[in-house]
Amino acid sequence: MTVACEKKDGPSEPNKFDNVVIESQQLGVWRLLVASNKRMGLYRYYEEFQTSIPYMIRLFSDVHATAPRLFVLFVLFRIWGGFEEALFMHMTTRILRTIEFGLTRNQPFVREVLWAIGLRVFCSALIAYMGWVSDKLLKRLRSQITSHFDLYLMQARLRMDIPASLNAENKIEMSGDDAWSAFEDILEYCTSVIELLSQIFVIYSQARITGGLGFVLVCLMSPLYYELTSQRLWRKVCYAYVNNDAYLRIEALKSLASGKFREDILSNDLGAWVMEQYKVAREKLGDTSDEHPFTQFGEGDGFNSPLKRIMGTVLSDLPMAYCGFNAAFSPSRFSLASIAIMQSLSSNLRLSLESLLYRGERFRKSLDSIKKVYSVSKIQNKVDGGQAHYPPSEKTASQGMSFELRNLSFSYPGSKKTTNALDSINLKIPGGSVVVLVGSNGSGKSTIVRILSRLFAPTSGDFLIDSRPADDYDLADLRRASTLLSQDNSIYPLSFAENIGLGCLDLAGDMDMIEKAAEQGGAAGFISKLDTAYNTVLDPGCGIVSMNLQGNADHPLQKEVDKLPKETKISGGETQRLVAARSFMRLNSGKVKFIAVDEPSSALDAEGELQLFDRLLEAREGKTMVFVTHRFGHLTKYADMIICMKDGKIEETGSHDELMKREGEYAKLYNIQANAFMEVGKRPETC
Ligand SMILES: Nc1ncnc2c1ncn2[C@@H]1O[C@H](COP(=O)(O)OP(=O)(O)OP(=O)(O)O)[C@@H](O)[C@H]1O
Repeated sequence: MTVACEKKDGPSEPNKFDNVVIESQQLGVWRLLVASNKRMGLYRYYEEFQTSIPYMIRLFSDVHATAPRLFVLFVLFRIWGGFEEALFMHMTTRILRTIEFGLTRNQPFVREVLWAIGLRVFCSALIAYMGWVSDKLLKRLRSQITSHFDLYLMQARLRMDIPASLNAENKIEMSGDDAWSAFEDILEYCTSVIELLSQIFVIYSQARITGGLGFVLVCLMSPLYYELTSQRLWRKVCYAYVNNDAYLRIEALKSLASGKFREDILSNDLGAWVMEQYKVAREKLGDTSDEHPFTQFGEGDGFNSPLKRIMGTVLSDLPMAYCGFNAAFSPSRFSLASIAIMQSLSSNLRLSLESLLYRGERFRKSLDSIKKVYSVSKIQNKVDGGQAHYPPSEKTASQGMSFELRNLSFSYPGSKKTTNALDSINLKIPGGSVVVLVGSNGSGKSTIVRILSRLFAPTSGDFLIDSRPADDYDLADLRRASTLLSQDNSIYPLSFAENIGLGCLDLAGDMDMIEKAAEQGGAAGFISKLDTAYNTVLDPGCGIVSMNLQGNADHPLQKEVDKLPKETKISGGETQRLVAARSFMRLNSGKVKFIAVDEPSSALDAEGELQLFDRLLEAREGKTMVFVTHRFGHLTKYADMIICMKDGKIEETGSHDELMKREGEYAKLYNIQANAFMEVGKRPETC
């Protein structure tokens, strides 16, 4: 069955999948779906190639700029590689002809044969040596090129802001290896072209008197026929799934007899029932094959008919038949050696053509991956930064960052919700104030914090920092002047010392500052109990790979493996303490003017949470603080302003007393928490 690929509505932009058709077939218990490209006209190939030329030039000049000498040598070796097969063919032919010459004259010809064999052996040795050098060059060039492109892609990832990264189209899935593979595939394709042309030249020169161009064409027919008619699964995008109910039931019943279900089945005495059901399902399945679908499809088989196979095999005998006919009609032009030579040349040529066609496919894919690699530099960020420095020179050390949100709305890029995450927010946060954001789940608290931290830009409305549009400020300056401590912060795969030190790059190596920050974050206690203390890396990621070691627990090599650094486990609360220590490191730098604290204490014990908030509040001098929390009882005492959110809007603002008097949303949330600690029966009624 064949179905055309779905097309989107709207103006038809050229889409690389326009050309795709999906074919499906049943293979035993499997349903296999294969996507194939409709055969493209030569002009489409040419067009595709033409649009890729600038990218290829860029790739080659980048590789050249990264390692100029290695690049030139590597390219020269690849060009040489293209002639190797033709050279071999020539040498082999020479030996056969020399032997034939001697045999027909019936004279000793040791010298000539030795000379021909010597030349051939020398060529083999030379080619082997060149191959060895080429492999060495390849390893060195590969490591330089992959690291160059890994760095390039890493820069692109780090440059991308959060909203841009939410766009699925901006997902960077490539690595430096892809760029290297593209470069290698292009070169290999060129090598294959040289290889084929040089072999055609050798065949043509050998076959001038015994068939010439006709023989070359006959040699090419079989591989061309295979290429045009066969379906090779490994080149295609495909997937298969089991759609046979009997087989699915058999698998389910088999799983009941093992693993996690066994205990249940035994205790409920269901063994006999499982066996009986299994037999029924097995009978239903009959002899339907459950072999792997890709094996069933088979190389060059699948959608093809047996006739095509027979044709392909017969065509591969054509060169032999061609020689035979020619010899029959004009025996003087042929000899046994010529026929043997032609047969061997034809199979070599066939292999080369097959390799060219295979590499052609990879060549096309590599053009696509180069385009992808280079297009990452075109990804547009959504949060713009300006030129103005922050903090402005007139701002004193004791002034925190102030904010103003005017009729500000925001919805997340790609969000399926019909309502905004923030809707028409009007809010002024004076510099140096302590603000507590409360509200039910999904009311928009974290989103406000993300806007204030410039992780996202508003969809509409105005956002001012220190009375100036936020876009005016240099983004790096704003990031240095603010810190966000949230439950989403994670521990980097680095040492604990670095994890804390990176809160302030300028002081990252200062152990006294790191220990102080660990103390403030409440992490010093558990770090000191680890034998590697601040040098601990949670997961050293040794990436152990082994062979035949599994299940050999007493093997001496296993003992060596046991000596390697192991993963350290810490609790959720300890993770939050470490992350908090990083924020204190940042606060201690003296440059921070705004702290956003978004539920960083969900896993902390009550004492740990109290300590964290107290220490943060101790550092409030010269900073604006915005806390998002569901457990706000302790914080509201210190809050200059409490903002209560509901459904993306500000429901009410004020001090604790004001809001309690209003008996609105805030009072309701507060009373729910307060009541939890009162004896049943003494609880006041909540609104
Ligand atoms: N990355 C995102 N992409 C799309 N929608 C999001 C994203 N993050 C949050 N939202 C949606 O935006 C709205 C506000 O979410 P936000 O995280 O700001 O709420 P919150 O008040 O902090 O909630 P909670 O108390 O559960 O942390 C919610 O409806 C949420 O589903």
